Amino acid sequence: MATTTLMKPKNEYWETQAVSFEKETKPKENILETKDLRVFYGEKEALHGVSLSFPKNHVTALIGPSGCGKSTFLRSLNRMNDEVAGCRVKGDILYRGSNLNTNHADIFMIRKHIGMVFQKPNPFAKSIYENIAFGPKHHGVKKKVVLDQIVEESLRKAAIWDEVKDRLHKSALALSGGQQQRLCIARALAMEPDVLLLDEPASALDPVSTGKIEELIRELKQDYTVAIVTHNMQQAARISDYTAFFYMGNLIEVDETSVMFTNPKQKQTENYISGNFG
Ligand SMILES: Nc1ncnc2c1ncn2[C@@H]1O[C@H](COP(=O)(O)OP(=O)(O)OP(=O)(O)O)[C@@H](O)[C@H]1O
Repeated sequence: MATTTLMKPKNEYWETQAVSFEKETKPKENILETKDLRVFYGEKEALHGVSLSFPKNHVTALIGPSGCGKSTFLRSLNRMNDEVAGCRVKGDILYRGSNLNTNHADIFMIRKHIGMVFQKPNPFAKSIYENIAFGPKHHGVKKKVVLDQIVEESLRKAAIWDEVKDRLHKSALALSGGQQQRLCIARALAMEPDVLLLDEPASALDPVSTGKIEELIRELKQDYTVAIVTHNMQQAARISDYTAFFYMGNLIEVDETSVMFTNPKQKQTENYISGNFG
């Protein structure tokens, strides 16, 4: 069977990490794509066959009412649902043309390429430095000079370097909630992902911290492809290029964000975005 190299090393940090995945198809511009994705919790089908593409270097927002399946869908994209007892995922998850939803896919590498940040900031009870260096160390990066570089670059990209550069060896738990969340984004960036999955990353934060996260997301898309779950439609409108509306486990509509919020095609979408839902 034809295979393709999942990961093209971007620099010397990862030169030993290339792995092969079964080749299914070769999307031209969509770095990540699902086809007929179905997710079950026990016997209950929570997602009913979702096909959605994530264009490279764009932000795609996933919106919809509580319980519609946004987080379930997002967690499927880097196989995080494997950690949920009783959860099964059917269908294809194509990352750079390779199907991740197979028994032989390397979960460790998937999560390196497709990083995730959760709603509640969850730094490790370690120093700021160790939070960032932890992942690269586990992937075999040993030299201190290289780890120092990764730590600085990641914190700079996450727009928190200036705030923490003088206390890198102090506990991450002493940071504010907004700083902790940017630290968690830096921790994901330290793995040099292609894709960032953000599950309501600002919902636990104050407006100033939320503004910083939104600004950061707009900058990150220059280098990464971003999928973000948000309850906040203004936020989706501010930061995303595409918006996908979910309802009761179905993807109802996806379009450019400017179109979705001004001229949605489906009545359900219109009702949701105009607040006349239920
Ligand atoms: N671990 C689980 N076990 C069983 N059912 C679950 C589990 N997680 C989610 N579900 C169910 O799957 C459906 C989709 O839930 P999900 O959390 O993905 O929705 P959501 O759109 O992200 O909701 P919210 O916006 O409230 O976070 C819901 O009916 C939910 O009850």
